[in-house]
Amino acid sequence: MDVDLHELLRSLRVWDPAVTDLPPFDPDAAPAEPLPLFARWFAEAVAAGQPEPHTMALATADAGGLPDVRIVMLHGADADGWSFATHAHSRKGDQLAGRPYAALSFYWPVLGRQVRVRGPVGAAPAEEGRADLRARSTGALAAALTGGQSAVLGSVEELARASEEAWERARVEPDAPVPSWTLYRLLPDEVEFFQGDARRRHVRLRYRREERGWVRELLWP
Ligand SMILES: Cc1cc2nc3c(=O)[nH]c(=O)nc-3n(C[C@H](O)[C@H](O)[C@H](O)COP(=O)(O)O)c2cc1C
Repeated sequence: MDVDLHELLRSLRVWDPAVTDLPPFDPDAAPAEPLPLFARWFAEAVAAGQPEPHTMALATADAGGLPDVRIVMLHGADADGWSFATHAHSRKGDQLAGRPYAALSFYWPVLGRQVRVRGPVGAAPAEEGRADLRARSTGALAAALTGGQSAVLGSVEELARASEEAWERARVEPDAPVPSWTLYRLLPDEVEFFQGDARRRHVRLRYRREERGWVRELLWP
């Protein structure tokens, strides 16, 4: 089937009232720190039926400063930072080892909201990473045990064999260690909240960490 991509793109809208509720956002009433607002917006995205609100784009840079991005799952957000888990020897793991700095972006279209987070990234203590993996599903353990992430794969059969073994091991050994699986924490020095508006007067509120605490500022959309 041939697709006219440009025509298709022109037919699509963002902030379609049929699927999007654009709540008002009063930045003057926003809390002094970004974490409570993130928690509130996250809970509101869940309540509004946003599919997979806990997935986010994770941007890193390689040794030459060139950008890279992929989706990962948010494992937590608290005073220690926004956390996610992956293999230390994946492409992103290598990039984070070389340049321990990243950006995250969440998009919750049912509410017309975007949240961007930037800051330095560090690995959590290994025991915390293990506990985090133990608390997840058998499938998550099987995926971690399959390993090899970001290396070139010879064939889909090779993956099927490794995955079968990993699922079996995850089933019989729910505490199986996965040495390269690492919990990372991004400690933000900037968090931006974007609330879409039907008249395109989008509200952008940025929190910037300074020595004396968080500074809040509005940004032109
Ligand atoms: C919805 C979704 C969730 C994902 N969650 C994770 C995750 O939490 N950790 C992870 O390592 N990869 C996750 N992935 C796979 C990554 O997007 C990516 O393909 C993989 O981590 C390899 O990235 P890299 O080569 O840049 O290291 C997820 C993919 C999708 C589509």
